[in-house]
Amino acid sequence: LVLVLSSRLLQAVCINAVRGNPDSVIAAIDHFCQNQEWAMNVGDEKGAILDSVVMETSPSTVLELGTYCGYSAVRIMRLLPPATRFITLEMNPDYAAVARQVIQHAGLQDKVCLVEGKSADLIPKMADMFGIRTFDFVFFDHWKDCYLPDIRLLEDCGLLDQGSVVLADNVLCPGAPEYLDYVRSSLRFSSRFYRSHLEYTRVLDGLESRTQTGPGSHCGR
Ligand SMILES: O=C(NC/C=C/[C@H]1OC[C@H](O)[C@@H]1O)c1cc([N+](=O)[O-])cc(O)c1O
Ligand SMILES: [Mg+2]
Repeated sequence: LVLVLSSRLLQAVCINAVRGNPDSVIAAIDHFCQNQEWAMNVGDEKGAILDSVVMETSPSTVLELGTYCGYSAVRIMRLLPPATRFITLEMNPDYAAVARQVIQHAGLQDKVCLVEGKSADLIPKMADMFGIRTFDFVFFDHWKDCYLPDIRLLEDCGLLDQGSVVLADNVLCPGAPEYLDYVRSSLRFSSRFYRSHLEYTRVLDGLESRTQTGPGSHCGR
């Protein structure tokens, strides 16, 4: 049976991870990507930074753009209480199908709402579909040229408010230069760069967090 990479990653989780144990799912994926085949999960090094920002923010509402195989969804939701609202968007149905099984293997299926579709289409529907007014924490890990339009869309929809944290993966590699310029340019936000490496490699990469200091854009006009 010829398997695509995401299916081989899922197979490694089913074989090596303990059902209901999120840490073993994370370890199984990292081991697979370090020793068998590279895949674009945020990985263990940047994952530890993601963990620290999530714990520091202790968000009640979380949005993730770019589920891929569910690795960061498992990382984020293993740290947060069941009452947390977590929504993750994935436009590729094959990745979404793998992610659902990875998240289920971790025992987190009741805490994760995975929605298939394009972020540009779904972000304006967040309030209506989920009754969510603002997101306390947003993780960007989808198409890099969508980072800038999508953070603008989140602001225009009033989904970010004072204290909201937006954390973006891959700001150096593959890179999101226009996004970096934007988040580092405005006085209404404080931004911070976390130097790291591209997952499972020694290539330089990093995460950029942006915290809204002033009131939400919809009422700060
Ligand atoms: O494109 C990347 N991620 C975006 C994934 C994009 C989309 O591919 C199809 C699916 O809809 C998924 O959401 C990426 C690429 C590399 N890379 O080294 O090429 C490393 C990373 O951490 C990445 O997140
Ligand atoms: Mg990434």
